[in-house]
Amino acid sequence: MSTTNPQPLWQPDPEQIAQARITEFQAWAAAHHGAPAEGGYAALHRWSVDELDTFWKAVTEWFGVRFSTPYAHVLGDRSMPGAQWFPGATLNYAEHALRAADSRADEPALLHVDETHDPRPVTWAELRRQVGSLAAELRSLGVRPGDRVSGYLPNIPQAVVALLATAAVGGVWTSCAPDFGARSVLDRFQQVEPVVLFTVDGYRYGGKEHDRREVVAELRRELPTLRAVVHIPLLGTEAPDGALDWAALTSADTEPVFEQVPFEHPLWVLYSSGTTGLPKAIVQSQGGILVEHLKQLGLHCDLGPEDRFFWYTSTGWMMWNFLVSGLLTGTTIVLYDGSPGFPDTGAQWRIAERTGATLYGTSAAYVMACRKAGVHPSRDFDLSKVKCVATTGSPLPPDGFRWLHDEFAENGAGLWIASVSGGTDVCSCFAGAVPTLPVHIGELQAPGLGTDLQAWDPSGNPLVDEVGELVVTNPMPSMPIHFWNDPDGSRYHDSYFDTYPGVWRHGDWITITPRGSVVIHGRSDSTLNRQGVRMGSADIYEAVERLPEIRESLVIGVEQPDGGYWMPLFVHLAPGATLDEHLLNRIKQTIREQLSPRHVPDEIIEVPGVPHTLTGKRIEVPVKRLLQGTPLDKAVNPGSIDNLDLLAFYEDLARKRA
Ligand SMILES: CC(=O)CC(=O)O
Repeated sequence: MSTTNPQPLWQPDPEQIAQARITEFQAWAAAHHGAPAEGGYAALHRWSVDELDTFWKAVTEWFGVRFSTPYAHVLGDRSMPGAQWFPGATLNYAEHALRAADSRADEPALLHVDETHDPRPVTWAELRRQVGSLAAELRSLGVRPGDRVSGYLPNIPQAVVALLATAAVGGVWTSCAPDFGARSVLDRFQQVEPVVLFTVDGYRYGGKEHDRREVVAELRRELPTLRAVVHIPLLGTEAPDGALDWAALTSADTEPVFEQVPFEHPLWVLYSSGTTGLPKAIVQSQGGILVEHLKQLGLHCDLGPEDRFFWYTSTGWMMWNFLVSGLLTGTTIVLYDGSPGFPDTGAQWRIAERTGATLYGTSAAYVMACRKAGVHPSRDFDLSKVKCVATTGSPLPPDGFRWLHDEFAENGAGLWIASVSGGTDVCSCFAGAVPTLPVHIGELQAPGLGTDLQAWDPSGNPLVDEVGELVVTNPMPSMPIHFWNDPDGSRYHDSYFDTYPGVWRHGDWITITPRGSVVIHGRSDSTLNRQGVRMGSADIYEAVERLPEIRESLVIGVEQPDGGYWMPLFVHLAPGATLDEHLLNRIKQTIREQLSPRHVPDEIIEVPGVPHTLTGKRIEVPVKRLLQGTPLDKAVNPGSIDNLDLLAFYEDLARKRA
C-alpha cells in the first residue's frame, strides 16, 4: 500500500510548538544529555531509541522521579523478554500520583461525573487523605506487598482511591467493570487469587439501575482467598453479612505511608481478551508504568497541572489505568461512570464541556457514531478548552478524521486529532500523539519516544510504505514483567516473541509511512475489538454453548470499509433444534447476562458446522479473512483444516455480502 495525504489536516503553529512540553524536554535533554537540539521530533525519537539508557535516565530526571534507593544502571539485561529496568532502585507509584497534594491541596484531582453530567470534585488533599486512611486499613487487614487486591467497580473515585491505596501498600491491583458477568470476573480473578475485593452493590447505566448483589455473592463464594470484602453502596444498599463498609475504611485522617518497592515490583494485573483460552494475566511494574506513563502523558499528551484529562473508559480496560496515571503529571482527571451515549449520542461532548477537558479521549467507534447520528460537537457545546481529541480502541477511519476536523473548523477552531495505538500488553501506546507534529488523515503522528517501532515482513526485514507486522525491537519499561501463573515464562514468550526471537511482535498490521507516521490496519490475529473494547471469543463460546440447542459456535469481528465493525455469531445447532425467535432471544439474553451487553453479536447465523485446525482449534482468522473478501486458497492452508467442505458456506456468505 502506498500512503497518500501529502497535505496535513492540521499542524501546530510555531507558538504551540514552542510551548509544548516535549520541546522544552528536547532543549533540556540536549543541554544535559547530548540529545539533538535540532531536527525536531524525528531527531529526538532517533536519539531516544539509539541512546535508550540515556533517554530513560533523562525522563526520570525531567519528571523528578523520586528513587528512595538509587539505581545501579538504567537497563541491566536488555534482552527481550526479561529486560531489567533500573536494578537496585526503589520507589512508589502512588507517592508520585499524589505529589500535587503538597502544592495544590484544594484544587480538584478528580472530577466525578455520573449520568446527570454534573462534575463533582475530589481535591488533591481529600484524595490523599482517603488513600492514607485506606492504605492503613489494608495493612491492618494483613495486606502485604505482593498481595492481590481486586475491584469490581465502575469508574468512580473509590476505584482510584482503592488502586492508589493498594499501590501505596505494595499490593497488586486488579479490576473488572461491573457489567462483566460472574464467569468473566472469575476467569480473571481466580487466576490471581485476591485477598481483598472492593465491590459496588450495582451501577447505573443508560438511566437504569443494575443490581449486582447476586454476582457479588457468587464472587465471594468462588474466591476462597478473600480475607475481606469492602462494600461500596452505589445503589444505597446495606453491606452484606461479613462485608466491610467503604466509609468506615476511608474516614481517618491518616498520612499515607508509601511502601518503597523495587522498580520492577508488580503494580497491577491487566487481562488480555482470552481469545484462545483463559485471559492472560499481564503483570506490569510500579516503576515501569511510572516512567512510561510520565513520558506518554507528560510529553506525548502534553499534560500538566493546568490540564483536565477525560477519557471515556471503564475499569475493565487499560485506558482506565492510563487515565488514573494522569495524576502523575498533576493533571485533574475526569471519571465518567455511565453510558457513553446517555441520554443522547452527544453525551461525551457534554461531559468534555462541563468538565473543561483539555484532552478528551474516546473510542474511534464513538466518533463514527456521532458522525452518523449528526452530532455537532463544536456547534452545540463549548469545547473551547479542548486542545486535543484522542481516539483508540481501533484505528480512526479517514472519515472520522475529516469529520472531527470539519466540525471544529466550522466554528473557527483548529483541532489536534491524536489517533493512538498500543494496548493492554504495555498499558500504553506504541504510536500516537506528538504535539509538535502535523496530523495527516488516517495516520498516527509518529512512534513514541523510546519505542523502536517497525513494520516487518515475515523474514524480519523492515518495511516502509508497505504493510507489515507491528514489532518493537527494544524493551519498553511497561512491557509485562511476567504473566501470572506462568512460572517458566513460556506463555509470555509465546505471546510476543515466537515469531521473531528477541523482538516484540504485537499482532497488528501496520504501515510506517515515508514521513514517519504510522497507519494501523487492524489485528493480525483474531481478537474481537468492538467499540474499542477487546473481547475474547472464548467467553462467548462458553456462555452460548451452555445452551443445549447449540452444538458449537464461532464468533468473529470484521472491520468494515466505512469504519464500522460487524460481529456475527455462527451457530451450529444440536439435532432437532431450530433457530427461531425464541432461541435467538435466549442466545442474546445469555450473552448479555453472563458477559455484558457489549458481547451481544450483530447477527446470529446458523451454519452447517464449524471448521477447526487439525488440533481442534476453531479457525477464526481464516473465516474472518474469507468474509473480508480474501479468496479461499489465500485465506486458509487447506492442509490445516479438519473439514474443508464447511468453508464453502462462509465463502458463499462472503460473496453474498460483497
Ligand atoms: C492504547 C490502546 O491501544 C488501547 C487499546 O486499543 O486497547
